[in-house]
Amino acid sequence: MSLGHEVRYRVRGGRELRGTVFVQGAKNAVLPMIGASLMAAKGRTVLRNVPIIEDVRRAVELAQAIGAKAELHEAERTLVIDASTLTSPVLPAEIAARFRGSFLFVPALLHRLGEAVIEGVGGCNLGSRNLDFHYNGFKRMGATVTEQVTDDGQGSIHVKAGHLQGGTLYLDTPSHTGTENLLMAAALAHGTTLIKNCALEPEVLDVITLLQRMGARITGGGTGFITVEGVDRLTAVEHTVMPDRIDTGVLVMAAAMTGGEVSLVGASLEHLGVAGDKLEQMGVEFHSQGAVLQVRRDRPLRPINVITDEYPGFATDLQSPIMALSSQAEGESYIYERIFDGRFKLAEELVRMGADVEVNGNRAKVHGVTRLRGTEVVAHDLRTGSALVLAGLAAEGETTITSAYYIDRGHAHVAERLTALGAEIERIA
Ligand SMILES: CC(=O)N[C@H]1[C@@H](OP(=O)(O)OP(=O)(O)OC[C@H]2O[C@@H](n3ccc(=O)[nH]c3=O)[C@H](O)[C@@H]2O)O[C@H](CO)[C@@H](O)[C@@H]1O
Ligand SMILES: C=C(OP(=O)(O)O)C(=O)O
Repeated sequence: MSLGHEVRYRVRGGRELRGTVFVQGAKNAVLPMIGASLMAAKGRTVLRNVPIIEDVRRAVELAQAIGAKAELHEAERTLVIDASTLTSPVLPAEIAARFRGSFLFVPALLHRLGEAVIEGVGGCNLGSRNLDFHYNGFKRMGATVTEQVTDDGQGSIHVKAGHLQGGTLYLDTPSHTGTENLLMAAALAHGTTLIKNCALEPEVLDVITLLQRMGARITGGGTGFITVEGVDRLTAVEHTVMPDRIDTGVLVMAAAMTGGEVSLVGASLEHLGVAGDKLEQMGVEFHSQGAVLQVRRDRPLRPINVITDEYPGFATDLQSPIMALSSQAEGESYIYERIFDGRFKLAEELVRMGADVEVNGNRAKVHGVTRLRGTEVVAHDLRTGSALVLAGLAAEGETTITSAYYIDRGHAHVAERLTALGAEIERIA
């Protein structure tokens, strides 16, 4: 299968963005929801407002690879999953290693087939991305976790459990997918589970809502302590995926980058957490009208001080985009990345475009305003990619971003949506 590395985005900068744009459904909510839907032994789950992104396509392929019937109706943004036919516990590397959400299939495999063989877990390369909190939680519930080396020298992880047993679990830090995996493991376990130091992200709450609709008994969502009373079975239901707050943030910054006025349909300012406040400090004006968020920037951008943190702190997934935006602010901006130890690869690409960015460990200083010039740049991961699109919107001339695949992993219809706002951007194969 082609990785799609040859596909690029080409942006010609200098156009103000104006008009209306639709925010997609949340990547980081739909992926655990696909994992959750595999726990229903009967019936068909219907997920609506599904973002048409590469990670969802991979998740559908992975669900099919383990025996589920999964149909993605792209025009309707609807995914229908019948998991009654699960047959294989193996998450094959060629699909599983291409996205992070593959690991969210483990609880369903443990409950349905008694084991999961993980041949690979992907996701953005952001430095260390450990899974020890997940493994420790599964072990505390009675699972065994063993590492195996296959004949061809590749490693795989084997998680096995007769029937998971509820207990007291904790996360060393409030891991997003860690919370979701332990919740799903606890939902069908025997007895009661208490999970301490849970993630508070809105996507986690949306996943809890879906699980509750399926019949799970969960209390304490949105606090650091979640209690789950195990039930015997979960039912297939219908659910509409929440809007993507990172897609929202990137679109807000697109308007801010070029100076312009954009209405975001389906966006929630509240879900942006501190990122919304930081953007306001920079000079972005927000006006919420129900589920439509109007955004305007008609004054010079002010520099900013950002510290990434768990929700409601500044989302690490918006760190690269705000680095690009701060290159257009008048003065020095400071960025402190606290969640990942290798998330500053954007800096060298921005510098190639003319930005002035100094990186020192997990801190960066951006000196603005700099005049950005279009050139050929590399998307090292999903959000480096979206940040380079933002930089391209403000740059003189043409910016070519390779590979489009990373951007398409997490943002739907990028060229179409930005073109509708007046940008000059195309996806070239
Ligand atoms: C599919 C998905 O939802 N991805 C999101 C999820 O990733 P993901 O769930 O992988 O991120 P985590 O919240 O788990 O990771 C945060 C930090 O905790 C560390 N850690 C995590 C788990 C573990 O077992 N051991 C450990 O040490 C990681 O190395 C990292 O430094 O949350 C991140 C932080 O908001 C986002 O950037 C990703 O977009
Ligand atoms: C880091 C990200 O995603 P993932 O965890 O899927 O790699 C992201 O969405 O920016």
